[in-house]
Amino acid sequence: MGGVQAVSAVEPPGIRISEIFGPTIQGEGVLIGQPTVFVRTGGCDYRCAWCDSLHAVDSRFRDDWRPMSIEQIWAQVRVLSGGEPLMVSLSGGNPAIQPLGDLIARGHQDGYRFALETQGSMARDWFSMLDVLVLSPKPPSSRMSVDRAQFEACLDAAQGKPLTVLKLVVFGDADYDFARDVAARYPHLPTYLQPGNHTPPSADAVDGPVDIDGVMQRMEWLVDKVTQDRWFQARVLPQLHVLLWGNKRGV
Ligand SMILES: C[S@@+](CC[C@H](N)C(=O)[O-])C[C@H]1O[C@@H](n2cnc3c(N)ncnc32)[C@H](O)[C@@H]1O
Ligand SMILES: Nc1nc2[nH]cc(C(=O)O)c2c(=O)[nH]1
Ligand code: SF4
Ligand SMILES: [Mg+2]
Repeated sequence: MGGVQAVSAVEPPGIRISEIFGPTIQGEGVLIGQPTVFVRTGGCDYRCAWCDSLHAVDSRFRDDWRPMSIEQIWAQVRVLSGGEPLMVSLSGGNPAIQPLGDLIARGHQDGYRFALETQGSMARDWFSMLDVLVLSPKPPSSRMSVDRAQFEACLDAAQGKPLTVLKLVVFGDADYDFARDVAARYPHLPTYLQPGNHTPPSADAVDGPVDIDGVMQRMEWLVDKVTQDRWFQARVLPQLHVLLWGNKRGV
């Protein structure tokens, strides 16, 4: 047998992008309401039962993902933001899969700020370059399990440099208990709770309708829970973009 490596197995260079859109408002968590450009990478190491961004997760959408160079991504962000240094939200999929350090450095040169949304399953040394790190460990309803060591490694990688927060999705009692548990373990991290939205089960219906009544009922129930428990450190917020536009892509 020869020792030649199959070159075709090598992925094309660049960052795997599902979509770049904005400016819109950040719809979730600590930066809610802020003008933001989103850079959404393709691919995820998780498969949450209720993921609302399947078009950046499910391999059926792989053909829509494009490898892009840092300069290509950056040119698009600059056009969308009109050159005004807005907040850039790096999301996905799991954006920690992609090598994003040089992109962050490039954006910082122009005065932009960067937030990253990740489930905390992969630590990267460039987390310390971020301005905001949103860690969103997955509750029981997702049917994923948290790798505690990797989650800790994410915090270590950040070195306390970015503003680091927890964002926890809650569908019911078990998720609420999970959220309380995680928040108690990291009392120094501001905690944001958001009611889950039921996503169409089929990947063909990624832009399908969301059960807004269900979201609002869950929101009210969640507010009752935190006030009854006198959990005054938690912040309860809906996904504002979902209330406005449902599960529409690119907003
Ligand atoms: C689509 S994910 C992408 C980033 C990363 N994979 C993560 O999960 O943190 C962005 C945020 O949306 C949340 N999310 C996903 N599906 C949701 C749903 N059906 N209802 C409420 N939040 C959801 C995630 O928990 C995460 O906080
Ligand atoms: N407006 C808006 N806010 C968001 N916050 C988190 C999002 C995400 O999908 O990661 C998201 C999104 O897709 N749109
Ligand atoms: S980790 Fe995030 S992107 Fe991945 S499946 Fe779960 S919610 Fe979706
Ligand atoms: Mg989303």
